Amino acid sequence: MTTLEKTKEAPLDDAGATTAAGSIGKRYYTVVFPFSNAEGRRQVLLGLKKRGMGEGLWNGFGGKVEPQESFDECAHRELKEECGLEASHMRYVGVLYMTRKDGSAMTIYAYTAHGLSGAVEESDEMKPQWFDVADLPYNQAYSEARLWWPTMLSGEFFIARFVFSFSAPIKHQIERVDVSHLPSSSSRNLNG
Ligand SMILES: Nc1ncnc2c1[nH]c(=O)n2[C@H]1C[C@H](O)[C@@H](COP(=O)(O)OP(=O)(O)OP(=O)(O)O)O1
Repeated sequence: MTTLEKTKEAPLDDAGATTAAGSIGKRYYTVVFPFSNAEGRRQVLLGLKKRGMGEGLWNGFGGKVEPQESFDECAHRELKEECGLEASHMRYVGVLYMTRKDGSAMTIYAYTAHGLSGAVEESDEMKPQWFDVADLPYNQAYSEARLWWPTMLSGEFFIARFVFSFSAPIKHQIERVDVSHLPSSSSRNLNG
């Protein structure tokens, strides 16, 4: 069973995107959100980007997938590089297809990280800080974050599609996908 959420009536594919999952990405990224339940508080670690794309914004930890690297390997590497943590369980929770009217596109694979070890450390790219999940800094994050982070936090697998005009999402669609029938760890809700 799938649930569709749409903000606009027009289909996404009229701006150059396609409705076929997996076919529009040209640049591949991961983004990882580490979770903690210490002292009964459900918290997520975000990083304040210190340089480059997204400077001054809070986000999960991630970056470009390197040649010869799997998406999972990229997620683990970026987590360690950007905040010093390692995760015994990295859960793939969704995929974001982002297109711009100029034809450029990026695909982001989203993960939540659990079973954390190591010490949280500031890196040259990110300043990490724990936030309660009910109090996330949407006002200082990518403008599309408020559209998909709640679905990521819910633990349901999702496929998100965005069409941007400059940095603003002008259309979006978030499809929640029930993967509970799959015989893998991806069917377990480990958020929190
Ligand atoms: N809207 C948007 N544009 C660009 N990047 C993102 C978004 N929303 C996002 O969530 N993200 C994510 C995707 C990645 O996790 C980062 C961007 O990665 P970046 O820091 O550019 O990649 P690196 O490989 O770490 O870059 P270098 O600094 O090493 O060149 O934001």
